[in-house]
Amino acid sequence: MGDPHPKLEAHALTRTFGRAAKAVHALGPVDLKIAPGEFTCVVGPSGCGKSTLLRIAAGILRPSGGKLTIRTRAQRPAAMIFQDYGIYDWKTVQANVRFGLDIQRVPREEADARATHWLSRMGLADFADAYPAALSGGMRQRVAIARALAVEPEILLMDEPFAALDAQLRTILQDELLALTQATRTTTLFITHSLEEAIVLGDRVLVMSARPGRVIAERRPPFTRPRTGEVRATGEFTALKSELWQLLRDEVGTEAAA
Ligand SMILES: Nc1ncnc2c1ncn2[C@@H]1O[C@H](COP(=O)(O)OP(=O)(O)OP(=O)(O)O)[C@@H](O)[C@H]1O
Repeated sequence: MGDPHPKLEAHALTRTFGRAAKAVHALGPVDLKIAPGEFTCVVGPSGCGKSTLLRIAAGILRPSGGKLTIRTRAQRPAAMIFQDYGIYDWKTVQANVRFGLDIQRVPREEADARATHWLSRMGLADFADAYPAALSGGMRQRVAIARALAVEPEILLMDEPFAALDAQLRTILQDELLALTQATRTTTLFITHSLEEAIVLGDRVLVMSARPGRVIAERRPPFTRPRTGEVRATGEFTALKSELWQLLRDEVGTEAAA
């Protein structure tokens, strides 16, 4: 039997920035449970608190109220991937991928072996000694993904990881991430502006309201796993996309009117 406990659980989570008259109520209250191995996508209007939620999950930001708990078994932390890749320009590709393992004090030889494994899995074996400046945007994002997965995180937190990429590359990386996460069954919280991305990748798509962001709807894309990017061509995909867009459009409208 699988682990019955949620991997990530948020209860009455809120976050406010600033004080008194200038306070911005950015998030919540949010209640959320993510099961082990589940891929959860979050969509919502701009500024509704999606990144705030992720930063709280990553432990970078404290909540103002409520609680967010991540249940991890070992010293395997949550790994985070950002839109701007978050890789270091002064380290080689290999050293970037090894970075999280170095922090965990994984012995050098093992760390190098794991970095090499993930680089080759992401099609970057030939670029191990290169510096990020020599790479395209898509390759830099692959480095960030390799670095995150090399630590074998129990939870993967992704904040619009493909937003800076062109449409074709974005589709390719979506399909790669889909195959990878289906193979590893890593519990993932994934934030995106793209409904397509959310439907292709997610076991669940959560729709957030305009700020302060709350979860106002939840849909489960009706595709069995393992699935491939071919689901994009189905009628169910199109129907769910327009349903989600309808929900989101109402919220974007609320925001614009406010
Ligand atoms: N450090 C901060 N100080 C003050 N306000 C902040 C801070 N971080 C976020 N905010 C505000 O909180 C709200 C939510 O921001 P957040 O970045 O979480 O939204 P988002 O949904 O991720 O936005 P987007 O989709 O545009 O990336 C916004 O109004 C933002 O201006």
